[in-house]
Amino acid sequence: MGVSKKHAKGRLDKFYHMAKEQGYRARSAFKLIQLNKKYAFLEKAKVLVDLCAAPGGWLQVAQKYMPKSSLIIGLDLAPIKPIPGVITHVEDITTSKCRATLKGELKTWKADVFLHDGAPNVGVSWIQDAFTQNELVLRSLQLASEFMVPNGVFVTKVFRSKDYNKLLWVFNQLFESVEATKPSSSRNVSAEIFVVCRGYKAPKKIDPRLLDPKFVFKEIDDNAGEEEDPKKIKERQSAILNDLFHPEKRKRHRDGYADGATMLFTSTPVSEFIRSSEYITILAKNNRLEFNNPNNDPQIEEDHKIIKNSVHTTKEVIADIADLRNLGKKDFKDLIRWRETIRISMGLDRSKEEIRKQREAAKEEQLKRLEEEKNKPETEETIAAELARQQEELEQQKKKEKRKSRERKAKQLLRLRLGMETPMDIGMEADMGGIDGLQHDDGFGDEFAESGGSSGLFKVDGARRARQRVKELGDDASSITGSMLGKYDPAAEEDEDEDYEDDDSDIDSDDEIARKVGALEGDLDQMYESFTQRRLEKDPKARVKRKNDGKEAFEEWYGVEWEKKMQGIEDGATAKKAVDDSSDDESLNSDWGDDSDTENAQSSSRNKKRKSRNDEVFEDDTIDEHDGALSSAALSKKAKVFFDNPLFKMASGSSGMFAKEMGIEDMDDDDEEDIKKAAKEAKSSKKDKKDKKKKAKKSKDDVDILSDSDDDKGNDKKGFEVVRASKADEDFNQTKGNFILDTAEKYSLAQKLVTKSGKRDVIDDAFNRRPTPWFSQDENRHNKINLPVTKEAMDLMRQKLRAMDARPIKKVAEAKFRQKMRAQNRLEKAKKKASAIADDEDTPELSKLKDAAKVMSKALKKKPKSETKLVVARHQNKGVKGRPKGIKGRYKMVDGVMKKEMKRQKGKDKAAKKGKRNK
Ligand SMILES: C[S@@+](CC[C@H](N)C(=O)[O-])C[C@H]1O[C@@H](n2cnc3c(N)ncnc32)[C@H](O)[C@@H]1O
Repeated sequence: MGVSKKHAKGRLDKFYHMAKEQGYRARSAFKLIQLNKKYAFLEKAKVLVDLCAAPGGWLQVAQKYMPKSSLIIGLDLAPIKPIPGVITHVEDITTSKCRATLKGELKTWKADVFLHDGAPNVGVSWIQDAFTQNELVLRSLQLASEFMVPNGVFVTKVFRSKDYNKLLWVFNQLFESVEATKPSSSRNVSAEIFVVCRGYKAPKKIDPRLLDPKFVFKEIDDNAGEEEDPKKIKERQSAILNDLFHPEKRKRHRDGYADGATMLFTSTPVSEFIRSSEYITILAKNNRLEFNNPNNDPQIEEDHKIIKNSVHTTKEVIADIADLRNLGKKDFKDLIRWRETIRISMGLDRSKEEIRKQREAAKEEQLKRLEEEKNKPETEETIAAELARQQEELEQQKKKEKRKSRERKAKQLLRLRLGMETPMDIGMEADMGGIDGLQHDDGFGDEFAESGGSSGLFKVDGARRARQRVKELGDDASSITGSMLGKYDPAAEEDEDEDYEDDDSDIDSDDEIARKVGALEGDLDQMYESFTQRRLEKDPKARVKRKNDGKEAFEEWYGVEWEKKMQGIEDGATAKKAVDDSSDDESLNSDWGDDSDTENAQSSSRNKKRKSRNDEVFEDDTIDEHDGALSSAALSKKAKVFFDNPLFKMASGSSGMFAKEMGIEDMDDDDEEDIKKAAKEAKSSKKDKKDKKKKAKKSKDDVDILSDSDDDKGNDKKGFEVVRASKADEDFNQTKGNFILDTAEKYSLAQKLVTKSGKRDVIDDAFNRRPTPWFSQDENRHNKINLPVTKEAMDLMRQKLRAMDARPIKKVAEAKFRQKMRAQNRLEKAKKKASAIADDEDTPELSKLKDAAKVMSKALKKKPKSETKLVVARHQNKGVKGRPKGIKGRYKMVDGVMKKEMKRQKGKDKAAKKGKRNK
């Protein structure tokens, strides 16, 4: 089957060794042995046909267990090495040529047993891939039904999938008894199962539809027009996508393959891809799109003409649709764009120009109407109509906003779930300033958040809004769960369609089209990212590399010493933080790292957990108020470590204070007084929350948390409402005593923080500005330095390698040396003997010479190799490991067949030699 040893997982198992020991060509031989043990069909059979028989394991078993002089025929696409007493042919079992060959071999006979262990040769050739496993089963059944005796036995391998039951149904029509079984030699991870059909009914006429894959798999599939359960469709579609984006998981479908999702060749007409709203699924599910028209549908014919003749259908597009499995993300995007353009040219969608014209016409009409209405005398009716119209407009506006916010939420939730974003990141992104969001959880409190500084280091508005948003998302989670996968969820899609219908005008706008394409691209990005993330998580090398990268990056920033200190700080963090952290990590890992079969079942419970976790994280405002530390749940780990730095606690109090500590006064005493005053005011204001909130709202636009900008001075001091500033003061006072600029890092960081631009740089550097993961991956893969290599250097290296190749390997050299030594020893001994003969005075000279020459020639002669004894693995030698009893010298374990073959070969060699001599 062309599977390399290196990649054949678990190939070297018990059955592999047993097969080797017993001289079977494939471990699969034991599957037939075990099946035969259970059903005993081989001993009684006289004629057997094995379809898809290469390399011949089953044929060997059949030859061994069937009575002598039985007729055994093996057919396969691949040639089968000869087996005594077995006829083999290279044939494709799906062709009529194969049928003719079989007929020619059987003549008037019919087979007692038909075996089929076929599996499509994945990736060998498209034509071979074209027949799915279950189609192969039907083809073999077709041959069996023609060439099998009544009451015959048909044994076949089947992959459990949705077609499995349909196949069983067909078997039951033709056989008395149908039993499915999985021999222990069949790996558990494999979805294969063996069906033993006994008692062939041999009907006089078989309805051809019963053996027609198109009919069997389609007709029953459609359940006579009954609609399939949408849940099932959804499951199947997610399985397909899963398979597309998780090739590493494909082998784990223990309960059977999702149909069409595995290894087999599938194609769809291009027209369907263009017209269908499930075009993403089509891209995911198929190996290629074709300009074929299996049912000669005139509509498809017409579509294909238009598509082929379109200028947009470039060579690249043709190449892309011919091999979808090899496309990258960009190619998929290009295909989606191509689809959009083709749809417009086919009049299925409207072009931008058309939409613009239509909108302009509508506007003009509206203006006209307004003009007319203006000129009309105002009556009560006209006023009422105008009011109604305005009301309607308002409602439409609301709907539009609602829909947009829903989409935004869904996108964010999706990003959250993919682990691409921590809840904090939403705040960061939403409000540009990443740190803006952090301070809210850093003990500055709600009041301050309410006041919402417009700019500066510790703007809190982002965090508040982010939290609010995620809270909303959490509330809506249940409704969004489905819509997140809406593209693959027909039910959800319907809902969405309804929404779109509501506000037709919006959909038709340019923005809407851009939004649709953008959303698709976004989804593709996300799918790709989650795919690469999972692949990285699976790849142990990448994991180690990532770990090291992370560490390196950290050390680059803070130095190793700093890391140790941070570790200490982290260790001392509150238990609550630890719990939050671990739960966050867990969510990331478990969400995307778990590839168990129960994944689907677990995912829903995980979603629930996640939702409740999100709620917990963002509803509990008070979590970190006590210790003033950043909320670990809300921060990414890196950011957490960064902001846990005591320097930042200082800075969060006031950069001015920090400067003071450094001896660089940047804030005058009055300012400090003002802050204290404001802090007192804020404390007292805590008593009356309502009042305070009102104040906060009033000063919302004026407040800047730190007086680090010149604008602050001119601002209304009330605008500070700096309740948390006083808390920051306290924090500062608490940390002040402990704070020493004792490392170069702290010192340089402190220096940076006293200038505006330096501070901005620190903040900027805290963001993760890495390009997208796929970009860096591509960079790493392709951006390699090309060192100059001269031709001379290459030639030199080649020569060196050749010289090295020419040298004998160590073992051979050693063996040769040993041989030489032995020959030398023999010669020495012979010389001694010869000299002893020469010294003998009693012997005449001539005999002495003769004897000495004899001794010398004997020494120079090569010793004949001791012959290898062949030991047949039979009787007491069966299954023996190591040297069998009573065997000395060189030996080789063989089975009876091999021994006979070798003897025959020897005979042939001898005869050939003789023939040569006689000539
Ligand atoms: C699992 S192997 C069979 C192993 C065999 N039973 C043995 O014990 O050695 C599956 C075989 O199916 C063959 N095959 C796949 N499609 C075929 C086709 N259309 N016609 C003939 N053989 C096919 C492959 O060439 C492959 O050798």
